[in-house]
Amino acid sequence: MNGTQQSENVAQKSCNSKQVEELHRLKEQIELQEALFNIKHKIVVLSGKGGVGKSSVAVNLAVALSLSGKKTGLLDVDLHGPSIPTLLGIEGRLPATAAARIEPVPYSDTLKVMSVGLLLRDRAEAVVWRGPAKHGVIRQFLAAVAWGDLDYLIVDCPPGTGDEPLSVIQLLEGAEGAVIVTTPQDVALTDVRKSVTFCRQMKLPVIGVVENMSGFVCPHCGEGIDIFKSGGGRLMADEMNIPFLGRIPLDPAMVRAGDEGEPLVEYRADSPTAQAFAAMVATVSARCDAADNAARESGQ
Ligand SMILES: Nc1ncnc2c1ncn2[C@@H]1O[C@H](COP(=O)(O)OP(=O)(O)OP(=O)(O)O)[C@@H](O)[C@H]1O
Repeated sequence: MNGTQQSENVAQKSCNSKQVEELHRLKEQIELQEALFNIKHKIVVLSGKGGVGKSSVAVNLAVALSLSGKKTGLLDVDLHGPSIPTLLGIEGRLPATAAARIEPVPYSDTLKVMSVGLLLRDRAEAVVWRGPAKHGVIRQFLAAVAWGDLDYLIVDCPPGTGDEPLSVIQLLEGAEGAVIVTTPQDVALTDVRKSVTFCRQMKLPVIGVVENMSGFVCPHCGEGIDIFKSGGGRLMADEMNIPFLGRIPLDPAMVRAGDEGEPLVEYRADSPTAQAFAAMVATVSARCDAADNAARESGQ
């Protein structure tokens, strides 16, 4: 074989491998689109800072929607610190697998859950993955989990604007938008501005911002105390021209509810904190209903 034939062969092989790669990419894209086709509204829950109560908001949002009869899925992509199984009291419930599909764990008839925490044998096990591996796992959580028909898929991301939220937003094409959770301190508000900018860069609409741990009512004297200040979330929302979804008070019952796996909106539905959640959920679902109506009117 002469030099020209050799280089033609090399070119042919690299062309074939590029085509194979492209076919593989297309196949993955089609699988993902098929898997997500029957999910009406996909909502991503984000926060700029850790520990602001993002997972608690995601859980109470998902449970409230499911209690209103909506078929709901809750996906925890906090791969390094999955807390959804604990907050729902479903730790140790292994997802079933059938025909290369993973069944999400049912919390109730209307709420299905998937989290890396449900796949770890030992709760103390550390997950050590870099960006590309995380992207692959999140893709599997969306494409290989048998979510079925859902009205809502709520996705709880780790704090910040790193690999996981980036992958989720890239993979969830056409998502309804993001609910951003903050607390009233200036440090949290500075970080939440970054989350809003991140959503704008990723062209993900912001459904609104929730100010969590906002004010505390003393159970003994009934006096309101703004431990972490309050009102900064609304000011920030106004300044950045995004909807404000409401204030959730700092409530010791939230900590107990989380530790005991008994979501407040279900187990203490009459409490002022659960009522504050209910108001937030009503605003989120009204927005999704409006999107449904608009789609119906435009014949989509
Ligand atoms: N409104 C509230 N009042 C009192 N405690 C709360 C409130 N919201 C959340 N918490 C508590 O704060 C702790 C952290 O909450 P959570 O895990 O939801 O935060 P997160 O922002 O998701 O954290 P991470 O950064 O680890 O993902 C939990 O113990 C939870 O019960």
